[in-house]
Amino acid sequence: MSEPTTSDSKPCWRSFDSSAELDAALAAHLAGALRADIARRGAGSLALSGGNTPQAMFRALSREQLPWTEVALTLVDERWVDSGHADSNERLLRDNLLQNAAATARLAGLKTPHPRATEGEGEANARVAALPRPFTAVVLGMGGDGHTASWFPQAANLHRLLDSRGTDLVAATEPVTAPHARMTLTLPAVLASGEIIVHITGDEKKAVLGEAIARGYPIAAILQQTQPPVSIWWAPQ
Ligand SMILES: O=C(O)[C@H](O)[C@@H](O)[C@H](O)[C@H](O)COP(=O)(O)O
Repeated sequence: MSEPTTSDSKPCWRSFDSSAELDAALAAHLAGALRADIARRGAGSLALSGGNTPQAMFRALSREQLPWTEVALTLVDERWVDSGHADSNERLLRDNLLQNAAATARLAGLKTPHPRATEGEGEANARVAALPRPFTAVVLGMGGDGHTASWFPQAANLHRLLDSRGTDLVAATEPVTAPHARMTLTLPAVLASGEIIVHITGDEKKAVLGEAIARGYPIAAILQQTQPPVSIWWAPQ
């Protein structure tokens, strides 16, 4: 594993030889951060992304021994589908993380019973507002188009999602280039965290990340931050 490089203005890179090594290290890192937060303030919280990349890491994290009853989990974003749907990020979290030692953690999902995501904004905001915050950590994924969370380049309300002075913790959005309306944390909600971790694999995503700031991809909103600390955890596919 190469050593991370850091500077005041650039995120720290953590590069691993394999996804298995990355998953084990990230699970251990998050468990350590949760233990420290629980010792400090009696509670820990994580906002986690869906997608394919984090699933094995979730399974590793589920086996970490810590006071999971003091841990609250939520999602960085959710697709507007029922919680049993194959595309549900809540289902993904329940199947992979809320297992083993982590079965007693509390999950505050972003999907409400409302037919439209826009109608669920109030309830989803209230759920996130009730969590122990700042989050212990936020773990972001990234798509090949440079979207992170559900901040899609073509979304009509992208400016609202990325408004650093906005007061909403979550907002509904139509991704345009991907299925399902979404509920997503906003930029200020993601930034209210002890740290932000970008978890990606493969050379293609590494290249996208390299272009992100120059091309104005939504993930640039994270890469340009210095507070909280941002780290990029990467391994080849
Ligand atoms: O769509 C979601 O639910 C996500 O939260 C999204 O932002 C995801 O992290 C990326 O699309 C990467 O997805 P993959 O890991 O499947 O490439």
